[in-house]
Amino acid sequence: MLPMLDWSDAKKNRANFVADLGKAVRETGFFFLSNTQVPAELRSEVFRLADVFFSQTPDEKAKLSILDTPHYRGWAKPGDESLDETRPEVDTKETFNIGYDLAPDDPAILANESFRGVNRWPDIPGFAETMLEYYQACQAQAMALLSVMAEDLGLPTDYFVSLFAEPMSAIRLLHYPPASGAVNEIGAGAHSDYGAITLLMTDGEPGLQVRPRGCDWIDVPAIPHAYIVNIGDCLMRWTNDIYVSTPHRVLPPARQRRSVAFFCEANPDALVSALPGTGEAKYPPIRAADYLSMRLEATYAAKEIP
Ligand SMILES: O=C(O)CCC(=O)C(=O)O
Ligand SMILES: [Fe+2]
Repeated sequence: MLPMLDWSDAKKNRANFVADLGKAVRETGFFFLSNTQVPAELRSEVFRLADVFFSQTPDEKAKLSILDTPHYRGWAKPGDESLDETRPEVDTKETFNIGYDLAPDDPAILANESFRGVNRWPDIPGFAETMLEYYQACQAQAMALLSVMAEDLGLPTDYFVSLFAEPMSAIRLLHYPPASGAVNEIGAGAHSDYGAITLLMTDGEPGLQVRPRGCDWIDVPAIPHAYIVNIGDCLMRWTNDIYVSTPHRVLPPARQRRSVAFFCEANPDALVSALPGTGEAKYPPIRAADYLSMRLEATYAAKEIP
């Protein structure tokens, strides 16, 4: 069972909360978080609109194909992405990605900066507004968690604030069809996340498994209203491996399954180098955008379909 943390303790019982979170991110890299600051109505509206999007025809969805843009925004059909680059299985999931929102004439877009692009929106009433509200709410929750982590690491509480002020964070809506029984089928291949912190909500349908160090795969139960939070590889590197990112995967579900991931990522030009107090650096410094590009390019590289 993954550690269970209650966000209301972050104010009420700060010292214990910092200690419990510090232990969870060092040992498991995954934990449940209940009573978050993300409103329940907003979460249900995100799921409702995701269903509306995914229920469109493939032709309609393909108008927003993620493969048409260099900024990782839009729809990825089953097979476009492979989260486990080492295996022949092709992921059965379809996804829709939304990034940091900028106007088309933003100077960063005009300068062709990496990860700076416009979001691509389906013609569904309320979709863009709701997703952008959800983006802000998750970013704020993730920043609040990063301030707890800063405290845990002996850094100033606001250490990460400027480093995540114009983030590369993304919302990813996911839809898994029911298992077809075919060989070489996986919902989402084994992987660890690429960024700093992931906030995941699921619809309760089983399938997610994690493999903490030294353990076999374990099923992650759905706890109503609790987020599943995990550390990504970039934060693991940044903490000089003090925090751990943990492999996870999604088995083909018995019934269709929906989930929504929010990947909290640093600013493109944030320098990821061993944080003060974490000992001799194990990795050379790298720009957060270069690290993320390297990981995403491998994910979208075409696989030979077996
Ligand atoms: O759908 C899930 O429960 C997990 C998805 C996931 O791990 C990912 O998108 O990185
Ligand atoms: Fe993941």
